[in-house]
Amino acid sequence: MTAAAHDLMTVASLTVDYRQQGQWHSVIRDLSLAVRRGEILGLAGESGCGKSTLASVLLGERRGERRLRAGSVQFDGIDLSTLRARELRRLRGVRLALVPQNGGASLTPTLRIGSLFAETLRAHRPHMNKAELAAEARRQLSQVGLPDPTGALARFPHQFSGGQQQRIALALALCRMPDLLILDEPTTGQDAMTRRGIIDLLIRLRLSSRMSMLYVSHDLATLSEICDRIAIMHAGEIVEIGQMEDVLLRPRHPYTRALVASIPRLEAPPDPALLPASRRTPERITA
Ligand SMILES: Nc1ncnc2c1ncn2[C@@H]1O[C@H](COP(=O)(O)OP(=O)(O)OP(=O)(O)O)[C@@H](O)[C@H]1O
Ligand code: NI
Repeated sequence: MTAAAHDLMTVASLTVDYRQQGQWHSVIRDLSLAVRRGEILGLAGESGCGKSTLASVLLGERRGERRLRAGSVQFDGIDLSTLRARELRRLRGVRLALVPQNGGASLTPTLRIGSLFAETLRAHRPHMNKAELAAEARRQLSQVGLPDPTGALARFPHQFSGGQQQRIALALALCRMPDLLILDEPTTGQDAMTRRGIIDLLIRLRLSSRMSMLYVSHDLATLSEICDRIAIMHAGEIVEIGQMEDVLLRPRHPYTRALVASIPRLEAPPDPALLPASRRTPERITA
């Protein structure tokens, strides 16, 4: 297969600047990357290295304070910069979806959850009547572990916690069944059991639908559970990319080595000298 047949999204030599106080600063520099069809690609890197900026640019979002200084972003052979706003909206509504880092903020505050789903689902399941739309919305909400999905449909976004809003945003993105789903820190702020549920759901979806995903996180432990390949980003550049196991076992770049070394190893017993006195095993006193 040619590269184009393998790759759903291709980023070539991308440089992105933000304007601050009248000056342009590059936050992404000469970055190249491809998301292959059917894979989950992880994107890891420290806070501020440019992950969310890249996610937003991949979605074709245009902002006044930002410019693409060089390079290109292609989705399935289409250069996003050549699309009109309406064509981009259509692509985003159907084939390309993002669950933003602050997912709650992406939910229209004046619409009840039921209306948000009806609006999204109507474009994809035009034959569904009202009752069927509500049933599908409930199914999607329970998939992401939201309690009381029926009651949830009548509520507004602000009546949910941040973590719940994030899961509603995820459910809305999933019901479109996009070809490429970009997830920006989808499990940050979720408790351990909910996090597990979301990861299992994404793994199942990938197996059943061949949906491609770009999973952005600074948590290497989570990425190692779900990703086929991983890209390590540092100061606006990709410093390493490869199969998950290869990068974890044989990190080549010094930054990747430091990142891998920082994964907590639960199986290793903690050094007793480092534990607070209350958790140290008391010395056995023999009479
Ligand atoms: N609207 C903006 N205007 C100016 N600079 C910005 C803007 N948005 C982001 N930046 C800068 O761009 C850089 C990358 O930010 P970005 O949000 O992409 O990082 P990130 O890797 O997603 O971080 P985190 O892990 O904390 O979410 C940061 O230095 C940030 O200060
Ligand atoms: Ni971010």
